[in-house]
Amino acid sequence: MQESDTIQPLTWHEHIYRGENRLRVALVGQHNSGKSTIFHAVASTSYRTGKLTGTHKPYAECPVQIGADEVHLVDLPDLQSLRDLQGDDLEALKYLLWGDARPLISRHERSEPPAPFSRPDVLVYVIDASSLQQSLELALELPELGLPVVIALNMMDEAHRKGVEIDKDLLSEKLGVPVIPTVALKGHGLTELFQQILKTGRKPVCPLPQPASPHIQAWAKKLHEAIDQPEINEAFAMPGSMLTMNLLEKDAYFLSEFESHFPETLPAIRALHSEADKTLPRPLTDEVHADRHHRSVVLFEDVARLVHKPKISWEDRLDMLFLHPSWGLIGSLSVFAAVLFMVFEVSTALDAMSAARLADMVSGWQPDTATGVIGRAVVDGLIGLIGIVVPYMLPLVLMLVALEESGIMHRIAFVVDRFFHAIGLHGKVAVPFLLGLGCNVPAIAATKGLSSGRDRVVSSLLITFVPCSARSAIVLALGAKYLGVMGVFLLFTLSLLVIAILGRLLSHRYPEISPGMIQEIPAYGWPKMQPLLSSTWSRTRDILTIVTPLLVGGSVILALLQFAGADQIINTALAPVTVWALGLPAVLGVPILFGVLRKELSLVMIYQALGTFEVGQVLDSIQITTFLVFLLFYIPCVSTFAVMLKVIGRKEAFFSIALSIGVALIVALITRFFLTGMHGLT
Ligand SMILES: Nc1nc2c(ncn2[C@@H]2O[C@H](COP(=O)(O)OP(=O)(O)OP(=O)(O)O)[C@@H](O)[C@H]2O)c(=O)[nH]1
Ligand SMILES: [Mg+2]
Repeated sequence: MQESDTIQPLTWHEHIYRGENRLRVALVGQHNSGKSTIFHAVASTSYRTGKLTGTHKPYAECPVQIGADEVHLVDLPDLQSLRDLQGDDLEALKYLLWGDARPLISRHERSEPPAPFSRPDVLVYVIDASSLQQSLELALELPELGLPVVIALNMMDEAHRKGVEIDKDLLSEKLGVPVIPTVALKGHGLTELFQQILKTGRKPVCPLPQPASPHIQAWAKKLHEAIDQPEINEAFAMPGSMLTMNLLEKDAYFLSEFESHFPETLPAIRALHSEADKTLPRPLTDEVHADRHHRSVVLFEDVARLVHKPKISWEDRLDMLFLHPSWGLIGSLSVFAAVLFMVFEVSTALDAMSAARLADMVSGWQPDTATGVIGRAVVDGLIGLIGIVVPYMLPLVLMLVALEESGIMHRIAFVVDRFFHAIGLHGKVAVPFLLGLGCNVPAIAATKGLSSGRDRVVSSLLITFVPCSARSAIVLALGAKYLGVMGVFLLFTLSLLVIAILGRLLSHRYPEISPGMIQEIPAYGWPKMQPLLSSTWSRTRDILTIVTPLLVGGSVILALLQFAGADQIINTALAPVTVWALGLPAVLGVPILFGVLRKELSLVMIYQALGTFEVGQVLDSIQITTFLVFLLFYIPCVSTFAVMLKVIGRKEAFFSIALSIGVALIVALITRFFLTGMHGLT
């Protein structure tokens, strides 16, 4: 995600909703209209659930960040109507009316208020656009609650498929509320929806209740006059027009409360009911129902029309691939395959043409003076740099930027969001994780685009466990030869497992839950050359300045150590790890240490240290597995460390080193003892 996408222009004279000041927004609507889908599309990784007092159906609640503002979003159980409700539905209505307070008429019911939080500031009425007609009756009723309403005209894709065309502007004008079309399942329209919610919250205007037909209005007016008394208004603490309509429709709950609290007024109401029943062509309740139904049908006919053969655009077709709840995974997997192809075909070829060729050219230079050794080490460091930048960083960052510019990346992030939620992260980290398969350096750099500091740290820490192409190369070279396809597969599965477990553990270390976010789904577009190149350059430029000195410096130090004959010392110093813990020959100490420069160096050095290309003659399969497991997880290379210093700071970068060494040791030890145990059994 580009920074420009997350930063909203701020106007400071406007009220900012944050912390305790958050706007409370409730999602209401009929069963299966998409309330929970909207909620989960923007929810944070962890949200609160509970039950409204005396109900069985759960609500969910969490803060959501919208630019500089935050709202408290509440996903409520379904609500079919405001009239004649019973059981859970009635309790939901009580929450909408009274929030965390009990008015006089409801004090006797239970000690706890309807909900532990206040009544909403803004109502979002989620409508299934593909069956608009059924939703319009409630749309006519909702304004009676006296709350600002925004309509989310959801399932527009379904409506389109069924050939239902809706004039949303006319609908908005007729109902007096803003109407935003959405496809919650694909994240379309959610940004606009939440911007509108904020706008409505800032200038709250409650829509006027839709007037009933004149013959009903006349009775409503009479009834209103009978009950319009200050003590009644105070006791019910609800808009007078709603109480009037509820009593007119003989709503059981409100009538019974009226009976127990204002028995002296009840006879007047009853008299009015029977008079109306006699005068009107049908009983009053039926007449009011029929009138509302009629008005909703007229409204539907005004705003909607059926078209035959709806046109499906190529964007819709692409969205089926990228945003469909199950097909969408195929789209993401194909991008995953493209990244792998990039790494194993393009990057390897580029590497062979650039860094590998340069390394070949200098391989004959074997200096025997300290200055020569330093010179050679500097050259090695620079070649290492070219080996990271040319084959991996530039193509991968270029690909990342192209994915962002085309709008594909936002879709992948949207689809895989719920998987990442399981390890406490947001879907936006998906693409950095993918890039990590090529090289951890651009992957960690890409986490800079995440707006939450906590997510940046946690995903950077986890990305170091994604096997980059250098590590995969060693696993493939040694594993495929000595452990077989199954062995290699298990090693990669182990990486996935370690990342998942660590993700959960790290959630405890960084318990702060970042608020939910709206994932913007921009329109598709061809990436343009100029922004593509400049964006790629601006992302690689500052990494270069920080990676270069560390890579060259590290290379010089290690070369000097080797020149001074410190190999022996290094091997002895590392013996507790190599020999005691991992059960490997001491000579593997140097390759392990040098691996921090660039992991593929390890492979060459393993051959040198063991004195043979036939590793299987020196190490048994348990040793090879243990060694590979250790190599997979231990310290990220020095370039990764450098980029971490820049992205997550020194403290976390050092923590990452400690974490990777710790994890590598623990997992390698477990592997070793597990395999030895298995071996003993057979
Ligand atoms: N095609 C399509 N399906 C959607 C859309 N939004 C939600 N759905 C699907 O509609 C179904 C119901 O969605 P939910 O979000 O569970 O509906 P709800 O309003 O929370 O339902 P209740 O909690 O039972 O009231 C799910 O299968 C969603 O995947 C949409 O925009 N388009
Ligand atoms: Mg739901």
